[in-house]
Amino acid sequence: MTALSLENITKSFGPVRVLKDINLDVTEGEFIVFVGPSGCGKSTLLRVIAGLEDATTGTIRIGGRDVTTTPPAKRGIAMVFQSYALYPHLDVQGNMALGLRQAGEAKPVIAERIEMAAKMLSLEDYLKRRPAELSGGQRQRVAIGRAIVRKPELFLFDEPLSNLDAALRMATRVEIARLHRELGASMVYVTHDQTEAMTLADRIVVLRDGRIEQVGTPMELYNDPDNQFVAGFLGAPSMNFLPAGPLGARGATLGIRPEHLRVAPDGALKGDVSHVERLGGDTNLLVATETGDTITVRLFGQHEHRVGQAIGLDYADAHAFAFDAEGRRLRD
Ligand SMILES: Nc1ncnc2c1ncn2[C@@H]1O[C@H](COP(=O)(O)OP(=O)(O)OP(=O)(O)O)[C@@H](O)[C@H]1O
Repeated sequence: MTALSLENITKSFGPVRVLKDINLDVTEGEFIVFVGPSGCGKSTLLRVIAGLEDATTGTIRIGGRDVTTTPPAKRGIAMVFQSYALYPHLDVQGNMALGLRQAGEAKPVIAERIEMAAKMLSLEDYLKRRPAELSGGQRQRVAIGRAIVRKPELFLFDEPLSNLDAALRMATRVEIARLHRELGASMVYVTHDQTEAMTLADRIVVLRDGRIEQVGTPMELYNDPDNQFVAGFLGAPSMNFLPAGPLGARGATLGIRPEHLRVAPDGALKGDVSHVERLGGDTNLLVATETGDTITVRLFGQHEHRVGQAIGLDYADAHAFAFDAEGRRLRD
């Protein structure tokens, strides 16, 4: 069944169109991630789904029900924000219970759901603490717990990990993936972090300037992008783009991912190493080419390359992407 369906959604703030003809179906149990550059409309789209903003035109269905004009509390959603949005005067238990109390749930039901959520999120020892007595990661777990206890049809996450440091981000990311597996719930998640998008999503929706550029599994988008924007957006370091003509390649632009270049003295590309990044497991080289471009090369393991060293690079044709002058992918 379709958990969420967006049909021809547009959203304008005054004269500014922020969302342009968005169409998307989310299957039950699916984890969908919206990514795109700052200002592309990710948060606005999530807020339109939640009912915190009205769509200017279009239809929103959740679990088959038209909720386009339904208030947020009646949409069957629970939202987790970057800012946690916890009540400071309530303890963890009180924060998790509040929505259920307001919905008139019976006390034993509330207690049972809090126990389940606290167990899933390892919060059992913190139920009597107030938000100020918790770490950032624990606060975010409470915010997630508050969403879980409501048993929503659809979870909405707006950059929930942005306030956490790198180690905690990773740990919480793994937690969210586990929760998704255990709950089997439908989730829509906004982030500008492509690692989160790649690791959490069943399908990624890449947005740009209020439009959907491409929808697909992480590996579909990575291996088979429809255009130069998607190709450049996913992958770190990002794909190299070079003028195709001088290399005798097809189209206007040649795209090669850094990990698909190999050092070869008589390779098609020649230049000088301009910078070396030794990451331990990988080595990144920046190479200034004879044609004035800079290419990033990602080598597995540790290498002895030096700045200033002349270098040749090669790639397999199967790993070369061709784009036309408008950035559209040219497929064979
Ligand atoms: N209430 C508002 N009134 C006017 N313009 C708004 C409003 N909310 C958002 N916008 C504009 O809509 C566009 C999309 O904003 P949105 O917050 O959805 O982007 P985003 O992709 O989530 O960006 P970020 O990654 O920076 O959070 C931006 O240009 C923003 O300035």
